[in-house]
Amino acid sequence: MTSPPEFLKNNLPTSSASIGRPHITLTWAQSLDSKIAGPGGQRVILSGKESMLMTHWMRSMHDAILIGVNTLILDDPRLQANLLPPSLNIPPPQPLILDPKLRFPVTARILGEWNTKVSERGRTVRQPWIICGEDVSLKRKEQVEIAGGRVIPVPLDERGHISPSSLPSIISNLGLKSVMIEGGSKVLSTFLHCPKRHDGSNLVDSVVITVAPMFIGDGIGVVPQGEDIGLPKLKYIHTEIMGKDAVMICSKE
Ligand SMILES: NC(=O)C1=CN([C@@H]2O[C@H](COP(=O)(O)OP(=O)(O)OC[C@H]3O[C@@H](n4cnc5c(N)ncnc54)[C@H](O)[C@@H]3O)[C@@H](O)[C@H]2O)C=CC1
Ligand SMILES: Nc1nc(O)c(N)c(N[C@@H]2O[C@H](COP(=O)(O)O)[C@@H](O)[C@H]2O)n1
Repeated sequence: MTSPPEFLKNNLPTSSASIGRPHITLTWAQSLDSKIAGPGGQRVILSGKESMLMTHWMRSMHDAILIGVNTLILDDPRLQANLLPPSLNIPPPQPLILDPKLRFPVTARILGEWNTKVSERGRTVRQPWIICGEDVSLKRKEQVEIAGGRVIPVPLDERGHISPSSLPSIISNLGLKSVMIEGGSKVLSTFLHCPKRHDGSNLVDSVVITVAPMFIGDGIGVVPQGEDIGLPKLKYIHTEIMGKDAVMICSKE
């Protein structure tokens, strides 16, 4: 088996030097029946330890890791690269939360760790940055900032979303060169469906899918019900077996 960093370096173009814009990787772990979580959004451990380690390597190879606010609320994730050996001193990615209405709970673990693990700041813990709509109230913005989050207001699209096409400039303006988008299903769906850029290139550079040999049944699909029409064709790049899981890398055609 190729080592996770080798596998990623060989198949993922995460260096922005050549294209002059941020690299965007879309990734998720799914069951054989295309579910990413259980009923009501209950978190399910799909990845085995080998593919989970690969995911943490992938996190460390991107400047930022992005999730939707529902994932933050439902999973209360840490979004670090803490499975990598600490001796490597690899800085963790910058967590970004897409949160148009600023629903971010100030009790989130990611914020608690930022506030309490002061000695680990920059090494394993980063301040959560929350991207919200420009129309959120000053009071709510202050609440989140006082609790320790950085709030970044941006214009919203007609659906009240942070438009996928606006992400590259948001990312660049924040000084970030690559972003790994981890979900959940609503966010994955909008980025899978997003149109090409003006220059004909794809907004999403790579798609990395971990497939676990299990069924979930009732649960949250990779894309929400009704949004499975018009999904893009993917160009196959490579598959690697990691423990019990298959990890496939594709790009959009
Ligand atoms: N197995 C896996 O790899 C992963 C599973 N999950 C699961 O996904 C579930 C949550 O997924 P969802 O409920 O679909 O929520 P989500 O995490 O996709 O968040 C959706 C929210 O993000 C905001 N948003 C801002 N800009 C958006 C845009 N451009 N497109 C879409 N949403 C935008 C909106 O407020 C929207 O309601 C959880 O159950 C979690 O466990 C989440 C990540 C990875
Ligand atoms: N790669 C992967 N495999 C799974 O089995 C998962 N459930 C997920 N979920 C994603 O990872 C986040 C949790 O991260 P932490 O371990 O807390 O750092 C979760 O919020 C999903 O984005 N991913």
